[in-house]
Amino acid sequence: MSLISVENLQVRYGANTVLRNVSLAIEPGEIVTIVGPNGSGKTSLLRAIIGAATPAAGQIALRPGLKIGYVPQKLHIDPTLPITVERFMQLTDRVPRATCQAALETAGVPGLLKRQMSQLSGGQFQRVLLARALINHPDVLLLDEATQGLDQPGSAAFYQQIETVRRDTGCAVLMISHELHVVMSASDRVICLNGHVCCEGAPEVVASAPEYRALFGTGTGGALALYRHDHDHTHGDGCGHDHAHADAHSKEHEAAE
Ligand SMILES: Nc1ncnc2c1ncn2[C@@H]1O[C@H](COP(=O)(O)OP(=O)(O)OP(=O)(O)O)[C@@H](O)[C@H]1O
Repeated sequence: MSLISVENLQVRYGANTVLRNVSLAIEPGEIVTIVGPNGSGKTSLLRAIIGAATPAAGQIALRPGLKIGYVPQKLHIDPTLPITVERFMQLTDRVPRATCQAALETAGVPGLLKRQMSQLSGGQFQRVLLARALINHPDVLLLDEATQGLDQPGSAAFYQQIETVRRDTGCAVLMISHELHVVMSASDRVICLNGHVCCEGAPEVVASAPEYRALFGTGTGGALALYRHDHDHTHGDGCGHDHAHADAHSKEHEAAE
């Protein structure tokens, strides 16, 4: 059984339908990245999976007993509040120090236990959030733009750590990212969301296709092309979204003509 199975999900806020007919499954140990423009429903999808948003239609099935670790975009802590990393990690669950230390080691920041939260760099702070999510040995980690505010090397290092965590713990990862070119190599599969699933694919398979490389190069635009684009859907879907990958589509069409 899949860890997470989403079938024809629809999410609405009042009259505003932000997700429709979204189906996907997350299998044990895989890293899946969701990309999509602002307002395309990425966070709403994660919120529905953790039960914080109610589906208007469709189903979400979690494997019985599934443990989810959630890493938020950012978390504001009053800088005048004195709180150590250890204490912060124990706020919701009074876990032993050794457990905190082990989670920090898995997150790649073993030396931070006694540091003040207010003294951490952005990258260290996000690793602590990652460590906190790892405490209960989750089967799947959900990351909602966990590298927002980090520079590109910081983001790349964070995603490398995610791969290390997956290797060391075997957990699956479902993450949202805007930095397609940074996160691409750390992903087994990419899902492009824009109110619906526009396209999805394994980056390494598509990356080996010479026509894609010739068309899009290897920069951000190239990364955008590293999907299998399914053309069995129309974009006049009434969801009211702009389509960030329209450019890639149109270039693809030009080349085909
Ligand atoms: N609690 C809410 N109530 C009403 N509308 C909401 C709520 N949360 C999100 N929305 C709307 O739903 C749409 C999708 O938002 P969502 O945050 O899921 O998108 P996103 O792809 O994660 O965006 P971003 O990349 O900007 O974080 C947006 O138009 C947003 O304004």
